[in-house]
Amino acid sequence: MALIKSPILSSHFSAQSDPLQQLYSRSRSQKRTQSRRDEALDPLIFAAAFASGITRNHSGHAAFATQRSLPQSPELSKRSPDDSGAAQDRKRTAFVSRQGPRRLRMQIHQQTRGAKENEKVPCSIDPPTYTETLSSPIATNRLSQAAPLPVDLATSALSHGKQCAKSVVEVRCMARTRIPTPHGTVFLHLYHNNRDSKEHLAIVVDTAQYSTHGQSTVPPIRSHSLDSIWSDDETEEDRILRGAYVGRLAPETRCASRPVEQSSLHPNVPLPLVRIHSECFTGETIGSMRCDCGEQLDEAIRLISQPIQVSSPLSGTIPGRGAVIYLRQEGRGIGLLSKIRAYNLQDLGHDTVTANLMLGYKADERGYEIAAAILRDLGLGSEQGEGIRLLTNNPDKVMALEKENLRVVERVAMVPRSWRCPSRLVSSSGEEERETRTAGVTMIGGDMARGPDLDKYLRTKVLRMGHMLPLSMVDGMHT
Ligand SMILES: Nc1nc2c(ncn2[C@@H]2O[C@H](COP(=O)(O)OP(=O)(O)OP(=O)(O)O)[C@@H](O)[C@H]2O)c(=O)[nH]1
Repeated sequence: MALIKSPILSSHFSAQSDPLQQLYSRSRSQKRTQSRRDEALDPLIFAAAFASGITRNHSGHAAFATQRSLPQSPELSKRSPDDSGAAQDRKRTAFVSRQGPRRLRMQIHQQTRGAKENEKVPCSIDPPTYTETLSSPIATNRLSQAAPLPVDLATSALSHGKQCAKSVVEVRCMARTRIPTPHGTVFLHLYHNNRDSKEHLAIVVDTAQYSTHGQSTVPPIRSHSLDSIWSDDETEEDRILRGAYVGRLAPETRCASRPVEQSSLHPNVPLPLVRIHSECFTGETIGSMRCDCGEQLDEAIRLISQPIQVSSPLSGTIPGRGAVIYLRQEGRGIGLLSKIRAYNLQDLGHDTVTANLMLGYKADERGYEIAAAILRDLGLGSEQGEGIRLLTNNPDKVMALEKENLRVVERVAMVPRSWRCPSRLVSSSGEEERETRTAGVTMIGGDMARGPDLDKYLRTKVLRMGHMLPLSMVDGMHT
C-alpha cells in the first residue's frame, strides 16, 4: 500500500499493533479471498466515499465483515434490468465495509498525522548506474570510466542513510542533440542529477548553437557541464557523441567543444524567454483537453522561436532564443497513476485541487531546484549569465526561481489559445479550423485545447492556485 499517501486512507491499511489494527489486518487477509475487490482502487473508492457520502461498498460502515443480503442501493437500481452484473451482484454475498467507525478512524488519522509531521520524508532515489555500454566501437564504454558523476556521489550518500533533501542539487548534461520541429530546430539536452533518478530535459531554442565561437551576434546558450571535460581518458569522439561540439555536426566533424566561460549578452538584445514545464502524458501525448499542457508546451516552443527585434547598433531581427526546461513531474508531482485517479475524482464532481487533497497530496507537489540548477548550467538567469523572461502564469515558479537566486527579470503570461481566439471556440465550421491548424503541431490534433473540462481546470488554477490569468477574458466569452 506504499502508493497511498493519505493518512486517512493509509491508516486503514497499515498493519499496526493496536486491537483495531489487528482487526483490520484480519479483515484484510479475509478480504484477499474475495477476488471482486481491487485494492488498488481503494483510495479512489474511499476518497469518493469521504467526499460524497456513502458508496455501495461502504454503506454498512460496519467494523466486521458480515454476511447479509445487499439492499437495493440507488447505484444498483440505476442499472438496467438486463444488466447481468447487477443481477449477479444481488445474488452474491454482500460486501460490507470493514473499516472502523469514523470516530476511531479519525483518531488513527490524528495519530498518524502527528507522527508524519515529525518525520522527514526520505528521498526515494532509485540509483541509476552510469555504465551505459554503447554499441559503437569508438565508445568502448569509455563514458563509464569518467570521473564520478554528481548523482553517483549522492547515491552513495543515500546508501549511507543520509537524506538527499540536504544535498545541493547538481546536474550534468549527459547528451545534447538537434531536433527539427515545426517551429524550427531545437537542441535537446538530457540531464541527470543528484536529487532524483529522472531524466529531466532542456529544450534549447538557439540557432547560435550552429555557429562556431565568435561568429554569432549573440552568444550561444551552452551547457557548462556538457562542454566540460569529464575525464582524462575521454576522447574527442566520446565528447562529440554526447553532443559536446560547436557548429553543425557533420560526417567530417572531428573536434569536440572546449569548456567556455559564459559570456554576458549584448545590452540591446532582449533577454531569453524561458519556460519551466512539467510533464503531462495525457495533455502532451494523447492530446487530452482536460488541461492545456500540450498546448502550452507547443506554444512555449513557438513563442521562444519567434524572431526578436533588436535596436541599434545591432538593428533588425535575430532568431528567437531561450529554453523550455522539461521536468518529469507528472501530475504536478503526484505521478500518472494518481493523476488518473484524480481525474476520476474530478468526474465525481471535485476540482483539480480538491482531488489532489483527497488523495493525500498537496495541491502541488513540485519543486524547482533541479530546474534552477539546469538553468544555471545553461548560463540562464544566474549571476554570471543572463537574466531571464519567464513564460508562466504560476506565481510559485517565479518565487521558486527567485529563492534559488535566479534573475527573473520579467514574467510573460501564457494565455490559453482558446481565450485568445474566442471566435474559434464558438465556430462550428470545420473550414476555419483547417485553415488555422498548423501542420505538425506537437500534440495530436494540434491547434488548441478547449472544452468544458479545460474551462473548469483553468478557472480552478486562477481561483484556487493564484494563477495570474485574467478570468474576465473567458467570462466575457461565455456570457
Ligand atoms: N494532479 C493533477 N495534475 C494535473 C492535472 N492537469 C494537469 N496536471 C499536471 O499539471 C502540470 C502542469 O504543469 P505546468 O505545465 O508546469 O503548468 P502550471 O504549473 O499550470 O503553470 P504555468 O507555467 O502557468 O503553465 C503537469 O505536470 C500536468 O501533468 C490535474 O487535473 N491533476
